Amino acid sequence: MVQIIPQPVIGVQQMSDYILEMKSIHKSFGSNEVLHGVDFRLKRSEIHALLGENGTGKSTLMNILGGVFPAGSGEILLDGVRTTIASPADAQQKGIAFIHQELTLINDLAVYENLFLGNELKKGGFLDVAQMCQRSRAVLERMRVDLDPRTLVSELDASYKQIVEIARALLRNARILIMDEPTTALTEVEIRHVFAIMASLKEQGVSIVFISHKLKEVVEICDSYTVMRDGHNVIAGPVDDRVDETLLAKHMVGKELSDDELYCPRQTGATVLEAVGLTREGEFRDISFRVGKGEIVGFTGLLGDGRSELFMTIFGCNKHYSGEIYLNGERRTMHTTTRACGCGIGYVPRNRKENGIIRDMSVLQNTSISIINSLKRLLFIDPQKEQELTAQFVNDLNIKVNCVDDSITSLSGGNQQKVVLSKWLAANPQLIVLDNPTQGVDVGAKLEIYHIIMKLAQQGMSVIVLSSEAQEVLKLCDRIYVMYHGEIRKEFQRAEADAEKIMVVATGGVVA
Ligand SMILES: Nc1ncnc2c1ncn2[C@@H]1O[C@H](COP(=O)(O)OP(=O)(O)OP(=O)(O)O)[C@@H](O)[C@H]1O
Repeated sequence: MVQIIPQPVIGVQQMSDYILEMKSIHKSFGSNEVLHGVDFRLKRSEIHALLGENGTGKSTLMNILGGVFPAGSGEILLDGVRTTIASPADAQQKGIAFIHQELTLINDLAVYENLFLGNELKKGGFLDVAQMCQRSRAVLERMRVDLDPRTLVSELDASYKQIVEIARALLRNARILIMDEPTTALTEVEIRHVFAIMASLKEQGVSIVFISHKLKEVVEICDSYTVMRDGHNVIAGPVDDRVDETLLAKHMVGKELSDDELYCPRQTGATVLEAVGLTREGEFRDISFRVGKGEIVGFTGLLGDGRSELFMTIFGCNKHYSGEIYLNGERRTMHTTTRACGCGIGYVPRNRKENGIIRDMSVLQNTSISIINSLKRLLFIDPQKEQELTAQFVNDLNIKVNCVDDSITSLSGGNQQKVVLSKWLAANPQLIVLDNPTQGVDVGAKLEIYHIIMKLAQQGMSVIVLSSEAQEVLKLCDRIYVMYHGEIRKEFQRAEADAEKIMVVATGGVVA
């Protein structure tokens, strides 16, 4: 049941509280109505969470605000004055900056060059580097960040890259910052860094829209929230003592979520994958582990601990490594991904946009591509089989798609992730590696994916989950390996692991 909290009648005096009001926004893509009269209000100097399940219309609403495309109908008011936003440049001029998940910085340029890209300062026909550096320094100081503007972006860690994006927005006088899942690629320490900067900007009068599926972070950093479901408003209000993760999740999905029944103890079988002394210079060292049939094994640690590189090597992406890989007791060299697939290994990669989806293809083609040969009748693909296969995954994984022939890029981020998962599950591998499997996935869909993983393991598939989220591996895994700087530092049995111990080991500490 969708609950609309009545908004107070806004008088002329109160109007100025809101830097932004979006009223009754409608938007359709073709015949698909995505926003059904959504309201969104943002106060000055607040961090406001915009929440909702995958495909609910959050990015669409913010894209309208950012001038990426126009609304079908509705009103936008800035400082109480009705306005139109014709383009991203127009939004920028009106003080609105959209920081997308995929950062847009150029690695080979210095920080100041990125900050002034397209708006370079010139003196006497030449670039005024000194002036650009000085203004860059001023904006970084405003954010209380100690960073030399001449540093190359390629030398920065992920949090500094976020910070440079924010600095660029501030240089262009942004008063409203839209941040779309800004912490997805950040480590715990980096997240603290970005949050401190958000808090400082808030003090200086900047308003921030924070789109996130990490509800713990929402409760920690946000002053207020708006929840949408299926293109409608559900509830909006302050993040006060009564608001916690469970309540927000309930508003998002419309029912209580519980993972109490998730983990099923199982009898696991013979070793399917064994690694002995795997080493790849500069990435990981002396890695030995094993995974049994029907077992779910987690690899966790901080981002950059080498786990993705380790499993990309096992999946045949890197020719040069030392050590041994055994599959079902037989030694294998994994020099190509075709070989790995042929050995019954599936790999859902970390970076969906770059490695997971094929952008020019439809949802249908993205789902069926891993088993295209088995769908062939003579020389042609059997369209009925392909449709049935895709329909099954759309149903099982609850993928929100208007039509399976639509381009995969028309799906929301979380739903794209489910298609990537479908693609690999269609191949029915004996072992699947899931690298960050719930990136950008909403709370309800996350639980659905966890149940799918558990069911696959019950059916005998071996599953390796790579995740920075300790809670994720704790919920799912029979055993957990914690990595630090390219080494396995500790193996935990399920019963002995907890988030605190994992964090100690992941940051280089020792536990008994
Ligand atoms: N350019 C587009 N063309 C067609 N359909 C689109 C387009 N952009 C978004 N949609 C559709 O609009 C709906 C809302 O998508 P949107 O990206 O706004 O969701 P979201 O709430 O941001 O989801 P997520 O949390 O997964 O990022 C989805 O069904 C999506 O398929």
